[in-house]
Amino acid sequence: MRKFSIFSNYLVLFSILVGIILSGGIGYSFYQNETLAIESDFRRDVGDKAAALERELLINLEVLYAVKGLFNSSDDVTEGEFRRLASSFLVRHQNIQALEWIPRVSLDQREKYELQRRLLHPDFEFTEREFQGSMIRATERKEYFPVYYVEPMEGNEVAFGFDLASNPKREKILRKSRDLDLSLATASITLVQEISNQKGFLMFMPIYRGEPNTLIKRRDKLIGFVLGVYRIGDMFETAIKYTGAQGINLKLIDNTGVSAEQLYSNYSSDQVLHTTQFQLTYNKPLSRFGGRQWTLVATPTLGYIAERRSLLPFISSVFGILFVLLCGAYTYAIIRRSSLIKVEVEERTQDLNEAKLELEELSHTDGLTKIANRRKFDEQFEKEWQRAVRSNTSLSLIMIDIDNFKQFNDHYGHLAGDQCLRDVAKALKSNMSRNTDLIARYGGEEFVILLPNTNEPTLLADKCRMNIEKLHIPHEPSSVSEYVTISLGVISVAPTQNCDPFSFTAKADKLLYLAKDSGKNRVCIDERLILQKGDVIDFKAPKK
Ligand SMILES: Nc1nc2c(ncn2[C@@H]2O[C@H](COP(=O)(O)OP(=O)(O)OP(=O)(O)O)[C@@H](O)[C@H]2O)c(=O)[nH]1
Repeated sequence: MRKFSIFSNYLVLFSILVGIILSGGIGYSFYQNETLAIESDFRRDVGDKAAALERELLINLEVLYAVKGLFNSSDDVTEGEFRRLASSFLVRHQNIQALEWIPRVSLDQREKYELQRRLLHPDFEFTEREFQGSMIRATERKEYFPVYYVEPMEGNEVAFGFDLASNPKREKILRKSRDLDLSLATASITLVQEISNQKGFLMFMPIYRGEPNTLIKRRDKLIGFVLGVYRIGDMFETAIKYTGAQGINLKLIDNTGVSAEQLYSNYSSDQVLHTTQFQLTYNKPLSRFGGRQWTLVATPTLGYIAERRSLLPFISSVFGILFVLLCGAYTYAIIRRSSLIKVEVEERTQDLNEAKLELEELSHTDGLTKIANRRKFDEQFEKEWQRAVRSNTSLSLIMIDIDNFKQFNDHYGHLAGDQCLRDVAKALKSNMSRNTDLIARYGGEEFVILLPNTNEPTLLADKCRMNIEKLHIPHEPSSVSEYVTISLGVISVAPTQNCDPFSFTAKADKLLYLAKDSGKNRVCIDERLILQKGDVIDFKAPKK
């Protein structure tokens, strides 16, 4: 029972543990699914921002095409025409810092070009940067690519007249643009004239006479380049300003060269450590632009993640665990209650058994003398009879009756009679030494002693008789003795199947009455005791 209860408790505990682990697992799985959904949302948001940036780049590139159109439509575009067109675009495209016209000028044409610009700008000349960094008059070379028109002039005075062919990097990109008939962008440059010191890039668009379709023709027909100076930061901010998702840290990286270069970032590096989720960092390459490969590196902030997290994983785990605990507690209560009921039932069954035994004992006990009663004797006699038959052993019976008991009652009263019966019963019982022997009150003032497998029942009978007399219970009216005496009939048998137990007790009774008739205070026996098995011998002569 106790073992079962411990096993049940462990089973409940185990089930609770499994339930808690499962609830945690369900919560974790919700969390994982949510993370995947957030990741997918995040990539889509970054994709939107990348598309917006690509769109912004293309819109700004269109400006160069418009300026190119001007030079294609006329062989002699004046500074005024250029400035009018350029300034109208610059008003609408704030991300363009400057628009420039870079003509191709041979050494022979240099003077003519310089003179022409000096009409309006007296100090104009083709310049280049010397080693120390200061601007000097451009040295002689076969071909010049000077900044000839620039809009706005304000802030770009240093660039005005600067020969791009004097800078090897610029010259290289110019030649490549010319040869491929491609708009090409430079690597990032620092726009020193900008307050924010933001980075920018130059975009060159080649302009030819006619429509040359071979490399040689392109080299021959090149007139010059339209140049745009773009502010990367402004362009970036304009592009992503109207995209929905907030809370994403973005970096624009130029991966064109061997080493990556950061062009722009919308956050400072010291704020990133505690606020971002690095494991979700996503690199989104943009379409190639001006021969350059830019990549948008995006990392979500904690705020971005928190906005998209729900309480579902937490709630499902907590409710799951609470549910499991409640079920466990309920099951434990039921098991405990049932075990308590079982204990109670067992206790009550034990009490009932004890009460039953007590009742049985009572139903087999004589109320007055507290020795076995007639019912007990009848049951015991039947059992011992059967046993004697089976084991082929003897069974003896002593029938006892108090002499002249009516007179005792009449003389001393019924209460004294009762006490006499108790004393006699006690004295008779004291003669019994074996557990298998039984003394019972047979009825009224009659007693019976059942002796299984006893050799000398007569000796015991006579001992009983003497012991009662020795009690010296006064019996004045008795005609036999001055004390209470008893008469006894003794009979023995080794019963067989054919023997009749009722005739056996009847004969014992008969022997008792023969003892009475012979003068009382004596034992009557059958002198031929147990001569033959299965034979009950009739009384022949009383004996004192
Ligand atoms: N006090 C008392 N008397 C009882 C009880 N049972 C039977 N008796 C009395 O025992 C007496 C038996 O009387 P009888 O059957 O005439 O026998 P007797 O007087 O003993 O005469 P003999 O048997 O010939 O010696 C009756 O008076 C019963 O009332 C009992 O429980 N208590």
